[in-house]
Amino acid sequence: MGSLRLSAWSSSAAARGFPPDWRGRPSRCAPSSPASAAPPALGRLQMGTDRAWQWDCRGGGLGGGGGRRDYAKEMEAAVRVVQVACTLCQRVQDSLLLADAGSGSVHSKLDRSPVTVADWGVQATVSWLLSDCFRDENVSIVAEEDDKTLSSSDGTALLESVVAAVNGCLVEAPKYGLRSPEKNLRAHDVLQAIRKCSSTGGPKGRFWVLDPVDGTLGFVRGDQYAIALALIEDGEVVLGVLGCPNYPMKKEWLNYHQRYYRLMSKVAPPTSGSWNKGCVMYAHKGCGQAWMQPLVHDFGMLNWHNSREIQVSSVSDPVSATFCEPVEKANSSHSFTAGLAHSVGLRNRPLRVYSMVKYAAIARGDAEIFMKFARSGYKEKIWDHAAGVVIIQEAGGVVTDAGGRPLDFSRGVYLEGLDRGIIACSGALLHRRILGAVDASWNSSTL
Ligand SMILES: Nc1ncnc2c1ncn2[C@@H]1O[C@H](COP(=O)(O)OS(=O)(=O)O)[C@@H](OP(=O)(O)O)[C@H]1O
Ligand SMILES: [Mg+2]
Ligand SMILES: [Mg+2]
Ligand SMILES: [Mg+2]
Repeated sequence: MGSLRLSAWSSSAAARGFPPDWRGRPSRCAPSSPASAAPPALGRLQMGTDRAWQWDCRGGGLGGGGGRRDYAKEMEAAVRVVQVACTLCQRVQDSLLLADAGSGSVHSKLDRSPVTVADWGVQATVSWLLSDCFRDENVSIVAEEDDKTLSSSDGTALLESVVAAVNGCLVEAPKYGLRSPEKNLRAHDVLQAIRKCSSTGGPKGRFWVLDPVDGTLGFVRGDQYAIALALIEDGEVVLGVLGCPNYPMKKEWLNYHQRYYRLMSKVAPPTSGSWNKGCVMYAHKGCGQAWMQPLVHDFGMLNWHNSREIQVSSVSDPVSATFCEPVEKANSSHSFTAGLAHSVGLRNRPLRVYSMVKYAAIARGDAEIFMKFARSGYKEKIWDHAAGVVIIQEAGGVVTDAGGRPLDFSRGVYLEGLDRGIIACSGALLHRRILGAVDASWNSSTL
């Protein structure tokens, strides 16, 4: 295990009683070794520290008796890195909505899907920060974007916007207990950081999986999107972090944010730190707990009052259950899921949400079912699911393909062998019913 480089937590922040542990509240996971030591407070790990923390995760699984690690250091870094990345996205989304030239433009990839300064900017930022945190390890990252457009001769202006966004964001990293580069990254460094994320995954070893902006379409429309970071070890997702910058801690606050965005073109954006309109969720495999903290503009502003454990809904009656699905019909068949909903007795209107915020909605009980049935021939990518799957599972839910098998993250960048579609549910009963309904109607579907 290499050393984790986090800048030291300021003693004044500690004195003000900031987070007692990396969840921002007292933990049920007590450190198992060394016996007398306190859990590593977020930000208290010193530069170059190389202690392999072991946690006794009484919720079961990793960390306890079996001696497996619970990835506390990786989780610390990942949550902070995602918080930093969220700030970059918020800025770019604000400038997009204000039609600011420069960082505010949307580009099209070869498959015609959208890509923005935020997609490249987050990928470069996360790549740089993870490499800096785990400097002694050969950090391996699988991520969605490549550097081709930015490296091309007509990508110069775009690259400049990405470099500015990355430097503008990295300079704030110390507020999150992370280091910034000694001097601004140059275009070459940014391209290199993006290129570094070209691992191809597989069944052995450890690699990070990143979707820098999931739901880019939602992002450019001023709607929901997510920053999704997961760690995979020997083919299994061991931790996941989902940054959801427009998904507030409470569902009821959503309307407020929507009104805000409608007004965006007329009013100035809020000053940073003036309000929390998003959240970050995280979980590690086997702990039986998942957590949510508000998006912050300074990690020192977190305290245990506003971080909380999340759990899936306890609703198991289809009449009261809500399912969510992609907004775009092209990404998942709305007619097929409408038929399934009817046959299992779901009455509520589907919640159509961009991005892995759908996984977030299930994990914290805002909805009970997520279904995705892509057109035949489309291959799901691991970065679109890894973080969400582990968070739902640890929050008490079930995620499988439509054949009831776990998603297989061990076979490269695609979820190879996926049977028909993806079903995530808050509980086993609803899950069984949906699987049964899929079997009953699949042959008569056009999928
Ligand atoms: N044709 C097709 N079929 C199925 N899935 C596709 C397809 N094209 C793209 N994608 C992937 O869908 C990701 C966005 O998924 P969403 O669930 O957010 O869809 S939607 O935007 O709400 O319609 C989206 O992730 P991002 O590219 O990160 O936005 C894609 O990886
Ligand atoms: Mg995606
Ligand atoms: Mg993406
Ligand atoms: Mg994309």
